[in-house]
Order: sequence, then structure tokens, then C-alpha cells
Amino acid sequence: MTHGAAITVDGLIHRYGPRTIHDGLGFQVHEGRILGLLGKNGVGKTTLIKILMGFLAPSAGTCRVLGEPSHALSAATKRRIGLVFEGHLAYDFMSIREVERFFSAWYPKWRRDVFHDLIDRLGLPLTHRIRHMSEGQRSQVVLGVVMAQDPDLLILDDYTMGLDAGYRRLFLDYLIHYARAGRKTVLVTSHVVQDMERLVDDVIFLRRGGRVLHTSLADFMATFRHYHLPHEAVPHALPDAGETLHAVEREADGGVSIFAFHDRATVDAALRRQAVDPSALEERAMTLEDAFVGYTGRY
Ligand SMILES: Nc1ncnc2c1ncn2[C@@H]1O[C@H](COP(=O)(O)OP(=O)(O)OP(=O)(O)O)[C@@H](O)[C@H]1O
Repeated sequence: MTHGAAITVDGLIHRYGPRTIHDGLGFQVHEGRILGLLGKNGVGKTTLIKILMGFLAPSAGTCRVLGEPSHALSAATKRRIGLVFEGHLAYDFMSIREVERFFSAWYPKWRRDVFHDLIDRLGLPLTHRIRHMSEGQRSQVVLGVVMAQDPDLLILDDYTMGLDAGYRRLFLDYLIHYARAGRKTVLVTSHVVQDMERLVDDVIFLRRGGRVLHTSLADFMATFRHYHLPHEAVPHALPDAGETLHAVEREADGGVSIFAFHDRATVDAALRRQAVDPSALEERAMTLEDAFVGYTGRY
């Protein structure tokens, strides 16, 4: 079945003063897909989400969200979008009970069962005020509020803020169930890359200066490879990264890691062209986090 696009970004350019953050970004998120937006600190993930929600006007380009231009989202469409943004609730003077009363009035599909299932795990009385909660407890309330809205499009910007490992996993299970159960679309950013490996269908890697890679997670993991040259086989001058070798990194043990979208024979040939003997090269298995760091570079 072909689904329509929940999000369409076309020719997006964004600059803050002289700095270009997005440079002709274009992609679609189809209904029912889960997209992970990954990238190092400061590459522009939050900026993109602000543009999609109409909080920020881009320097150029267009975005459509659930069929409407992002700068003119109607109230009805906004109600179909669940947004977790910097993990905060604006009304921190409210108690848990007041938060539920306030938000449930806005959302016709409010899922009381979902809210209480997530909130009960806090072990706090419903009269407890948000401002008297720890950071992680506040995040739990935010996530309860958003999931109870039963949104068609869920946008989560760094939802893991302050969450302990147990709750993070619980929420991840919730998300997976939510996304698979209906035709729900999710756009998620997180620095906990290992969670993305379980959750997302597609990934966008944002890199500084506006460079991007948009791919399915399965394709990326099947084609991006890590090769290792042990210390004794490393030449004086490290091989250069370029067309074939995506990245070349010196390891703490003196060996060299080479990341490439190519098979062993192609990488061998590229090394030989640089007068490097590849006979000791070995391929290593990668998690998504290894691949993410290999693709975007350590620092
Ligand atoms: N209003 C602003 N004026 C100028 N520069 C800004 C503004 N907002 C963000 N920036 C800069 O733009 C870049 C992108 O910021 P953004 O918050 O979108 O990054 P991010 O990918 O979400 O980062 P992180 O992973 O750290 O949350 C950063 O270098 C940031 O310092």
C-alpha cells in the first residue's frame, strides 16, 4: 500500500546570520514511517523541528506537514501533532491532575488509560506539582501528555532528557507499539543512538554545512562498513579519505579504522592506489552507534 507524505521538505535553506545550517534540504516522511533525525550537537535538528512546527521561518524553501504549509498550520492540524520539544511543560505550577484536566479538554481523542499507565509509574500523588518534580519525572509527565493525545504525527525532540534507563526502555516499547498499531508517523531525534536502532525505519544524518544522507536503516546498515588496519600494518602517512574511503580514523591502539560504503575488494583497491598494503585489513561488525560515529566522525 502506498501512503501519502506526512512531512514534505523541499529546498530548505536556513541561515543564522552568516552561518548556513540547512542548505537545500529535501526529504519526505511517508505516513506510517518512523524517521530518526540524527546528527551531532548543533547540526540543526531542533532548528528543523521549529521550522516544521511554524515557530521559525526558513530563509528559503517549503515544508508541508499533514498536507498544510508549516507556516500556516490550522488549529485542527496542530491538534493532530504531538510535540515533545525540549522536554518541558509550560505550566509547571499545575499538579498532575490539573495537567490532565487542562490537556484532555483540548484533545478529543484523549487516552486517559495511556496517560495513567505512564503517570502511575511515577509513584506520586496526583496532587504533586510539576515544579516540585525532578527533570526525569517532568519528562515522564510530558511523554504521558503527548501519548494520551493519540496524535497522528508525533515529533519528539530529544525525549530522553533525564529519563532513567528503565523508563527510557518502557517509553521506547510504548513508541514502537504506538507506531505499529495505527498509521502513525514519527519524527524523532535522540542522542541515544542505540534506541534508534530498535525504533526507526529510516534515518537522516545531518552533517555540518547542510550535508545530509537520507536512507532506510536497513540499507545503511547493509552498505556502510567498518574496516580495521592493525597497528603494525599502518603506514607512516594515513590513507586519505575521499571518494571510496568515507572516513579514516586513528584508533587509541595505533590501528586505523576505515569506514566506507564499499566491499572489501573496492576498499583494497583504493588502499593500493595510495600505496597501502591492505592484506591485514579486517572487517568489523557495527552497531548503529558505531556506524553513526563512523559516518559523522568523532569530533
Ligand atoms: N536563534 C539562533 N541564532 C543563532 N544561532 C542559532 C540560533 N538557534 C540555534 N543556533 C545555532 O544553530 C545551530 C543549530 O542549532 P540546533 O539547536 O538546531 O542544533 P541541534 O542539532 O538540535 O543540536 P543538539 O543536538 O545540541 O540539540 C547551532 O550551532 C546553534 O548554536
